[in-house]
Amino acid sequence: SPVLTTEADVAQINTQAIAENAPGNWLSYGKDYREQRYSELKHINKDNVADLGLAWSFDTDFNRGLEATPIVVDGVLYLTGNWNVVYALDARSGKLLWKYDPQIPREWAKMACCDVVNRGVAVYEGKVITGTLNARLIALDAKTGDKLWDVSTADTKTYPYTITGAPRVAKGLVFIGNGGAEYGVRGYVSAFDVNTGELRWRFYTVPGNPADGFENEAMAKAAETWTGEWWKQGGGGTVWDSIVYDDELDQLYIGVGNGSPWNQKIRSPDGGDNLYLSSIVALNPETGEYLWHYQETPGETWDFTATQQIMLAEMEFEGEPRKVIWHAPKNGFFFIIDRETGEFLSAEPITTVNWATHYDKETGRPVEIEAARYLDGPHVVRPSSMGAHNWQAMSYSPETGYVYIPLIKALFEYKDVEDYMHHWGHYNIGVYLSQPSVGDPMLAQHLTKTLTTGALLAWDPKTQTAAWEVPHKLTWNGGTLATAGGLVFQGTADGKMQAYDAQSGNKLWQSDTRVGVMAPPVTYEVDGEQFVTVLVGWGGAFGLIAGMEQSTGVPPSRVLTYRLGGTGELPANPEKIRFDPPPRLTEDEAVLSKGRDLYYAFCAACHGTEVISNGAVPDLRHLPPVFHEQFNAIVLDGIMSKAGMVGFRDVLDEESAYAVHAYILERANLDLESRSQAEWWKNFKNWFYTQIAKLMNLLL
Ligand SMILES: O=C(O)c1cc(C(=O)O)c2c(n1)C(=O)C(=O)c1cc(C(=O)O)[nH]c1-2
Ligand SMILES: [Ca+2]
Repeated sequence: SPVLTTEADVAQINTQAIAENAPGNWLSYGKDYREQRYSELKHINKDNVADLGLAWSFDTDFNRGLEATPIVVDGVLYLTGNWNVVYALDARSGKLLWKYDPQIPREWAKMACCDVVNRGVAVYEGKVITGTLNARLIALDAKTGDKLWDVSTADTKTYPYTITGAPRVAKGLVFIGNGGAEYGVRGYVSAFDVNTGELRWRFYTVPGNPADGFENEAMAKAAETWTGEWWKQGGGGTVWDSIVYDDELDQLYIGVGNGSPWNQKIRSPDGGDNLYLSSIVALNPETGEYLWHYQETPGETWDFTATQQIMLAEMEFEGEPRKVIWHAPKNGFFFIIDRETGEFLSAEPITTVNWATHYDKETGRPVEIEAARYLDGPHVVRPSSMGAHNWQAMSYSPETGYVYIPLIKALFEYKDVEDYMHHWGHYNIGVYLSQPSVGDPMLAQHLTKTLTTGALLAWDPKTQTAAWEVPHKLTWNGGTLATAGGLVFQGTADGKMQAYDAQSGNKLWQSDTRVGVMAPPVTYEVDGEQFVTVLVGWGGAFGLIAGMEQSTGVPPSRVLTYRLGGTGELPANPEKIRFDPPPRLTEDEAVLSKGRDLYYAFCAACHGTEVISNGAVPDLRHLPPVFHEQFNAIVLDGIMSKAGMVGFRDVLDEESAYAVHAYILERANLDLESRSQAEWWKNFKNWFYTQIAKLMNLLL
């Protein structure tokens, strides 16, 4: 097995090393415990960044979305790809040092709300620690990739828990939460001994059944803010992304997720704040004991998670120096919270927000727009469940004073589900999510497309205003990295790796990545040379559901590393293969409409809205004929479950499967017909609908 020169150094990564944050390495998810993602390296800077080029690329084994932040220790990159495969690569060459594959059963893909993704590993005292989709926590030997311990973090037979987040480590403890609040689970965060994998403590984020007794005082308090029999469906509150250790104050902060089901009326029928959903909670890192909380979205009902990156900072606020948290959760506001006490200091909107007008300065509560709760009819909500900001990390430059946010501009119509039924192991959100229902489906599609965009936003927390904003044509772009070279790096959904002037937002460099980018870049130094690395491969929540057609086949998802003077090139993407569909099954509107509803309930989260997949998951409009011949065997009996496509007989019968198939073939034939239309006519229609959509933007 390959010999690393850094054996001793990997062994020395501990709480102090991470807190000290030496500039040449990238030792923790957000670089250091403060998670500012700022590097002091400046060999690559404004003056020479135009000279940046590809040093090497590494093909991972799959072509789904990549989200990981690599951990870099003296010339070695540790990262995760799809299906929780862990890779150790030589940072100079991209050479594979070792690989560990936990062999995740592909059937478990259905339990992952948002792609078979993972946000990375933690490295501590010679170990690489990783969480898996089937909710295991595994420690590997950093030198060899050999497994040291492997523990279950959740009872996945009873509840479909998953892990997509990167573990964090401090004081000899590994902290990890879980995902699953779209399915019906009760969220919690756990601490395990880094040497043995032994469970040390667990903190639930929402109360369980009062009849079983509450685990602690915090749960008893929380229960007073829930109504009905909330525990029956878990309640939600998963801690699926941000967990931050504050080495200055010796506190652990967790970002708590949405309610389960989303629709509060179903979950907690007489309302209530539903603590600790959509909150930042501070815990004692050694015991898991509750210290304080601040709830960002009381009575959450839109999938407005507070799981987004928690960034620690200091600032002067109204003349006083404060230790603060900067936070841009899904709900569209930028929060400043005192991290000693949890006191609310400020919240201002970073984009178009139509569910609340502002936050009350005295109470720290949002002033809501009543219709936004969709109790009296459907409502188009901005921002949507995709967030104004999601897990794609933001960064901060102490030189400019700006926080660089990958901003999402998106909207969904939320509609109450009257006849809600819980289905184990499926989406249980209690909401019909769709494009705005504006009568004409073509217009709805254009409206969504026109209003769903993105931006790189430079936000100034001192003034709580935007310093500048660079628009991106598409949404769901990559996380950001700020450096002392006066640069901000970001990859985009349309496959460009870019560098901007951190002060002005001028674009200074870009390079083609051949596939969309979601992951945040990192930078580090080896043998005196600075490198920038980013994982490329599009997917995740929006990538799967978005319904965006790619013009080529999808290449392997990759690790790309850039250096000054690099001249590497990526091969052209594979050709796209489209099979023409068989004829329509029926033109019966009732069948097609039923098929559409079922498709949205059980298929769209992976195969894309309107049956348009972004490519990595099969586009159902272009399947080879044999898939249509075997439709029921695949969709009901699950003959392809070893590839991740499980059978849905638990929720679909033959008649339902027929309706879904009919709807898919309707869309496939529409696509075939539209492809044979004249270009000028397609362009005209496009232009016409886009103009109307722009006008409608003003109304929403
Ligand atoms: O409520 C949850 O448990 C949960 C889990 C996850 C996840 O684990 O990836 C996501 C979300 N929610 C979510 O709301 C969301 O927007 C999201 C995006 C992504 C992604 O990886 O692209 N994951 C998740
Ligand atoms: Ca969620």
